[in-house]
Parts: sequence; structure tokens; C-alpha cells
Amino acid sequence: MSSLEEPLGLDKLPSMSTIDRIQRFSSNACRPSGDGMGMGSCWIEGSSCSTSNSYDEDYDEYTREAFPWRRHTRDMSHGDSFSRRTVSLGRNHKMFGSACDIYNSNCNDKDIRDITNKFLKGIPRFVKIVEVGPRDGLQNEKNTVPTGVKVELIRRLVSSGLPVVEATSFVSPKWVPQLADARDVMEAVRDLEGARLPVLTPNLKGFEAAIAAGAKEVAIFASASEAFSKSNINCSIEDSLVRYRAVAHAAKVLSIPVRGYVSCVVGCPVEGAIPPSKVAYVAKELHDMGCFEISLGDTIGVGTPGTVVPMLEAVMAVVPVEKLAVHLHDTYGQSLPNILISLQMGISTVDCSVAGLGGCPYAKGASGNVATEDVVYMLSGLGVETNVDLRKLMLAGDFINKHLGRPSGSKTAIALNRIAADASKI
Ligand SMILES: CC(C)(COP(=O)([O-])OP(=O)([O-])OC[C@H]1O[C@@H](n2cnc3c(N)ncnc32)[C@H](O)[C@@H]1OP(=O)([O-])[O-])[C@@H](O)C(=O)NCCC(=O)NCCSC(=O)C[C@@](C)(O)CC(=O)[O-]
Repeated sequence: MSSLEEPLGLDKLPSMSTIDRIQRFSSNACRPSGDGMGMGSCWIEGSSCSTSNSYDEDYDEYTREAFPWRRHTRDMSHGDSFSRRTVSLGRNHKMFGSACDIYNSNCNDKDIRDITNKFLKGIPRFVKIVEVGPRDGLQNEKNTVPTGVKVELIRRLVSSGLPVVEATSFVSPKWVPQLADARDVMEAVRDLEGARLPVLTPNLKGFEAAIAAGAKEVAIFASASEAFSKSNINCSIEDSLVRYRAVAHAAKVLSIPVRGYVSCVVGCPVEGAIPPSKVAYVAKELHDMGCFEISLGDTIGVGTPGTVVPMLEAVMAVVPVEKLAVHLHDTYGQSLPNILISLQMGISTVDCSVAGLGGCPYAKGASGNVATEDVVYMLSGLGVETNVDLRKLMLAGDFINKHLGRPSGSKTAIALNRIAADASKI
């Protein structure tokens, strides 16, 4: 058994307080400090980016610059960029150090860097996490969650450092009664600072209601499966694209950024396997109508790296990789390997759901999205920055789990809470 395989023993954590132990797993431990890059900012391969919620730029500027979490070819001739990137590397190493201390007392920063260089080439230094729990998670709950609980959940998620928290959906309350309070939720969180708070809008009616309630960003959601399109939004793929062009146009007039989703990117509960070319077609249509980002949804969580890779290759041939995100449900436990391979292929935006909440009401049997805590933990272990404070994120998860009366769907949260509980008995 190698030291990396050894179980984590409390004897390896001699002098830390319970909270400190959890904190040491958190990527917040490497938040910028005193280097001129304030909280919520980051530096990736020479580009600065902000997680602030400013909408002062005009629409084109926005789509070009507001999400610069993308790979840039290293250009050593830009001394300033290079030195700032080096600062970021320093923070990553600090985080590596924390994980190493606990799991392997023999390894050091250089070992990790070498391992990373050899096997994990191409992994971005920063990943933008899009939290979809309050929308994707709560839309599927049997019992409707009270508005105040939803609002408090969003507040807690935002305060954990998540740059984007999808707040709710302006869809038909007959179709999704769980989110019938979309207006009240949006009005309560519209002035929250520190994160973007997009909402789903299936048509112009939803778009107008969302804007009236104070939404500053929206998402439209198409499907690569005809059958799923029909069951989810009651129209064909082509008809949905016509509707979404109208929403995208109205949004452009108001300088409202629009995110696009494609559902069933590897499989559909009715049609089975979905050809990558179909996914690429819908993704390109959404991109061409002005979506700043296209999120590729494995709605029923059937994908493996074996099916996700050809799908991504097909989409990346028609939409720039920096505009792509993955949205992976965890039905078969494949989300983390699928995320890892997506990062290796150039994607740096990942959707997840706190405590693994959710599923889609129109995709029976699909489990929730990959748990945000699990993704943050994996990224932290890879030395990838997210700006998310895992401890605060877990508290947000505890809050909603307590309300729902069930255990977390996050393995990381369960494990770290167990460590905390064991430690408190000592
Ligand atoms: C698209 C519709 C509205 C079509 O539904 P429809 O029944 O075809 O629409 P309609 O135009 O005939 O309208 C029916 C009624 O709904 C009202 N209506 C119409 N639009 C709205 C609106 N925006 N907001 C509020 N009310 C609305 C409309 O006014 C009318 O009210 P009535 O006259 O009967 O009283 C419906 O099918 C719908 O709301 N579907 C939403 C389904 C949904 O939210 N699914 C879950 C989200 S997608 C998902 O989870 C996947 C994703 C994104 O996470 C990615 C992945 O995992 O793959």
C-alpha cells in the first residue's frame, strides 16, 4: 500500500482544530492575499479575471471579456504576465502543500508539480464553478422548498465564493411547481453581490418576467434529443431554437448575457445514445445566436469518458472550447472522471450542485448533478483554483440537507463531516 492509499488517520492531523482541518482542504486556503489581487480575482496564464457582478460593459465586451477563464499560449516575452502567473503558481503550491501534509508526509511541491506536468498536462489553473443547486437541485424536490429557505441557500452559496449561482427558473408553474416562486426568489437576491445569479427562461414570457424581477443574466435550454425536447419544453428542437433566437435577441437589446444548455449530450431516456453530431449542431446554433457559454448536459448521467470524449471533440470542432461548460449528472458515478477528461480537453467551466441535489423532473431516474463539494475537493487536490471556500460550501450543504431531512449526496462532505465529528469526541 503506498502512502497515498493509506487511510486518513486522525494521528496524521496532530495539532489542528476541527475547523482548521476542514479549512486545509479548502481552496480558499490559497485565496489571494496581499499580492494586489483581491478576493474574487484570479490570474490564469497571464489573464486576469473577476468574479464580480459588474454589468457595466456593453454586451460584446461582456461576452469577450467577462469570462476570460481560458487557456492562453504562454508568451514568455510578456514579462509582466509571466511574473503575475508565477504569483498564482505560488498560491497553488501552497494548497498542494496542505494536501500533501495530510496524505503524504514525504511529498513536496516539486513532486506534485512533476506529477502534474507528466500526467495532467492541460488542466487549467482556474476552474469556474457554476452552482446549479438552487435551480437544478430544488426543481426536482417532492416537497416544495419554502422561498425563505431557497433565498438563504443562495446567500450561503454566494458567500462561499462561488462565482455563479443559478437562482431559479421562470418556467411554467404548471410544469415545475417547485419553482413557482421564481419572482419572489429573484427579488430577494437580485442585489446580492459577489456572484452572478442567472435564471432559466424557456421563452419570451419567462425572459420578460425574469428581467422584471431583477435578473441580470439568463439561460436558455435546448436538447440534442427530440424526445427529451418534447417532454421537457413541449416542442421540437427546431421550434425551441426559434423561441430561443427570440429570447437571445431580446436579451441582446438589453445587454443581458445568455447562457445556453444542451441536454442529453450522450444519452436520452427515450432515444438512447445521441450522436455527437447532433449535440454539435444544437451547440453551434446556441453559440451563433449569441450565447456566451454553452453548457453540455449529460442529463441522465450515462456518459463515461468513452462517450464524453467523442461528444466534446464534435462540439469543440464548431464552438470554441473556452465557451464550453460541462453539466454532468452523477447517476452512474461517472461525473468526476468525465470532468477530469473534460478539463484535460480544455474545458474550464464546470456545473455542479451543492450536496449533489437534484435531477430533472422530465428525466425519470436521473440523479442529481455532481456534488459541488466533490468537485472542489478534486480540483483542490489538483492544485486548481476555484475561489470557493469548501468549509462555507459544506455549511451551505448542511443547511439545505437539514431542511430536506436527508444526508448529503456529497462523499466529500460526508467524509469531512465524519472527521470533524470524530475529532470533536477526542
Ligand atoms: C416551455 C413551457 C412553458 C411550454 O409549455 P406549454 O404548455 O407548451 O406552453 P404554453 O405556451 O401553451 O403555455 C401554457 C401555460 O403556461 C404559461 N407559461 C408559458 N410560459 C411560461 C413561463 N415562462 N412562465 C410562466 N408561465 C408560462 C402560459 O401562460 C400558459 O398558462 P395558462 O394560459 O394555461 O394559464 C413548459 O414546457 C415549461 O415551462 N417547461 C419547463 C420545463 C423545465 O423547467 N424543465 C427543467 C429544466 S431543464 C433541465 O433541468 C436540464 C438542464 C438545463 O439542467 C440541463 C441538463 O441537465 O441536461
